[in-house]
Amino acid sequence: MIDKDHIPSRDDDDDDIDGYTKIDRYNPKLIENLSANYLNVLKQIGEDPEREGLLKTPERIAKAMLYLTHGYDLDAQNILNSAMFKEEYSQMVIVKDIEVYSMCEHHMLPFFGKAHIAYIPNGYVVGLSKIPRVVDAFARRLQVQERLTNQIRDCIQETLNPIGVGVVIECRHLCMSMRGVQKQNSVTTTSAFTGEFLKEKTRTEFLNLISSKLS
Ligand SMILES: Nc1nc2c(ncn2[C@@H]2O[C@H](COP(=O)(O)OP(=O)(O)OP(=O)(O)O)[C@@H](O)[C@H]2O)c(=O)[nH]1
Ligand SMILES: [Zn+2]
Repeated sequence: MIDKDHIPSRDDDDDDIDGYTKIDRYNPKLIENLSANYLNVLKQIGEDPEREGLLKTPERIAKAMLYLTHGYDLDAQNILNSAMFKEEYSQMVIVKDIEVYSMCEHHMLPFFGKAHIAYIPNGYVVGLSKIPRVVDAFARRLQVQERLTNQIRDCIQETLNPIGVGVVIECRHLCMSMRGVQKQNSVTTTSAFTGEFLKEKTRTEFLNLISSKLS
C-alpha cells in the first residue's frame, strides 16, 4: 500500500512502491492544478479560501484525492503474480474482514465496509497479503460496489486459475446516509462466485465460515 505521508517529488517519478506501483500522479504540477480547482470549489460553496484555516486546504484535498484514487496506479494481476507459490493444498482458503474504503462514482462520497474472499487452490496458493492488496487496487478508485466485487473475483480467477473464487462485500454508502435518502443503518451486500463456489454446498461452507467469529 502507498504510504500516504510519502508524497514523492518529481525525481522519484520512476520509483516503484512495493515493486509494482508507478506514481507520477503525485507530481507537483498535477497537485498544483488540482489545488487550483479545489480553491474554486471552496469559493463556490461560499467559503473564504483566504482565511487561515483554509490556506493549505486546496493542496491537502488534492493530495488526499490522489491518495484515495491510487488504485488506478496499481496492477492487480501483477500483485497476485508477484507471490504465487506451488502448493498442494486443496481446501478453501478464506481471508475475511478485509477493510474496504472506496468512493462511489456517482457522488464521490465514501463507501466502506468489509470484504470476505475465498478461493480453492489448483496447485498454486497466493501470498495472503496479496488478497487485501488486490481489494485495494480496485477499491481505491471511483467505483460501484457491484463492479468492485466482480473485478476482484475476475482478477483472482484469471490470474491464479483456482478451482473457484468467492467474494462477498458488505458496505455502508455515505451518499445514502449523510445525504439523499438518509438511511443511517442500511448495509449493501454484494457477492460474486466462480467454479466450485457456484455449487450450493461450497457456497454455504464459505458463507458459514465468514459468519463465524474467532474468540
Ligand atoms: N448500484 C449501485 N448504486 C450506487 C452505488 N453507490 C451509489 N449508488 C446509487 O447511485 C444512484 C444515483 O442515482 P441518481 O438518481 O442519478 O442520483 P441522486 O439524485 O443523487 O440519487 P439519490 O441518492 O437517491 O438522491 C443512487 O441511487 C445511489 O444510491 C453502488 O455502489 N452501486
Ligand atoms: Zn453515491
